[in-house]
Amino acid sequence: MRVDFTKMHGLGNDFVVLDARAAPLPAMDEATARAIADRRTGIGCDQLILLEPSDTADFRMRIFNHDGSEVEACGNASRAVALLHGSAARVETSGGVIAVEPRNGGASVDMGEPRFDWDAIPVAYAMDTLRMPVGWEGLEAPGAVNVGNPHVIFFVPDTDAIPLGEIGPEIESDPLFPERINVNIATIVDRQHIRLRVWERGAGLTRACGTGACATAVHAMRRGLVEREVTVTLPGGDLEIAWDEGNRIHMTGPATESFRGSFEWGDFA
Ligand SMILES: N[C@H](CCC[C@H](N)C(=O)O)C(=O)O
Repeated sequence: MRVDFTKMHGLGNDFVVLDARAAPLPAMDEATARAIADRRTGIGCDQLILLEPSDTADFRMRIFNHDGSEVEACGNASRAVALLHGSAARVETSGGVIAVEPRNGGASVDMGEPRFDWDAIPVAYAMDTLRMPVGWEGLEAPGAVNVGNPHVIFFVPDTDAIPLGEIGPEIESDPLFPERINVNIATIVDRQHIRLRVWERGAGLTRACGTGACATAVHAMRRGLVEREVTVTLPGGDLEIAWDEGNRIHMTGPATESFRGSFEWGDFA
């Protein structure tokens, strides 16, 4: 079966988007997602995005990480899908229904409400027992936020000085996080600006993580470190994050269509 795809990215966090809303595709599984995402033998992407019909929203967005794991949310892909769809839409994800709206060559997304309670992250026991990486003993204990998907956030003096490629995998799979976790290393520049690097669950170092920007921003806001509208600067560029009085997170930023192509389903399944 010949399948069309659209290659997209949000600040360099890249996606292969398959659209099964008008006509079904064969069932997607972890192995097929991993094969498509492989950067040498597949098409290559951080996440594979599969659009399907929905009974509860305008359509459904399924998200598969580079390692094949299916997850609840993807901020950058939400903006890419808004661009592809071409108009405002409510999108069902396994992390909840989000609202997307194309805007100025990108999109704005209502990501819903953050959850801070430990069993919603989830974490297996009280956060202050996370085994801090060697040499980090002096830093304050991290925070954890669920914005559809789980995030741990460390505030450090200089995010660029942290060997995130080394410690990311260790924290991602720490037994404290039964579902693994996305690892955010942030520096507060001032009350309107955060610098952030992310080791993503199931994908590793990415140029940007939209949900990581949301989680880090609301954690900093909750701690009174920044205003309730901030710019988050990631290696791939800037996102604008706001946490409104109704407890909903809004993310605004660019989205890009790189190219389109097609492949034989049997090549990867
Ligand atoms: N790695 C994430 C999913 C992709 C999130 C990221 N690409 C974004 O833009 O939010 C997880 O396993 O929860």
